[in-house]
Amino acid sequence: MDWRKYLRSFGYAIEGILTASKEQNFKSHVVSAIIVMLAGYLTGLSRIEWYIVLLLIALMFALEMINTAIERVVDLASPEIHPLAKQAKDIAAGAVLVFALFSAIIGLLIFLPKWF
Ligand SMILES: Nc1ncnc2c1ncn2[C@@H]1O[C@H](COP(=O)(O)OP(=O)(O)OP(=O)(O)O)[C@@H](O)[C@H]1O
Repeated sequence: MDWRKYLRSFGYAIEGILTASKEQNFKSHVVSAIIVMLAGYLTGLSRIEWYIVLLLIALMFALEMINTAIERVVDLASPEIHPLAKQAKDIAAGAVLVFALFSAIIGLLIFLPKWF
């Protein structure tokens, strides 16, 4: 096993996270994640509820980063206006929206019964 190669790949992945973290959407997700975790702490979630909340937060960040990567590739491949470039970016953004909506629903199903 080539540990130096793995370490280098790990460094590139960290670089990718740092690059994505400069995006406005990423920053909004950081703020949302902090608010949700604070609410979870104050509400007193069960162990399994924490697993679900943390999984949703991690998936949201991962999906947002994949969306950013797709935007970059589209900009590289098609800097000019093209209907397929539009579709690719809109579909990627739609994927994030679908996940965000379902995460919000799951979040409400976890939190609302504890509040009311
Ligand atoms: N090359 C293109 N051809 C056609 N439509 C495009 C193209 N680039 C962007 N668009 C349209 O403009 C929208 C916004 O694109 P943009 O690249 O600004 O994405 P964004 O979501 O604002 O991301 P960010 O501002 O984080 O880069 C896209 O969803 C798409 O509908």
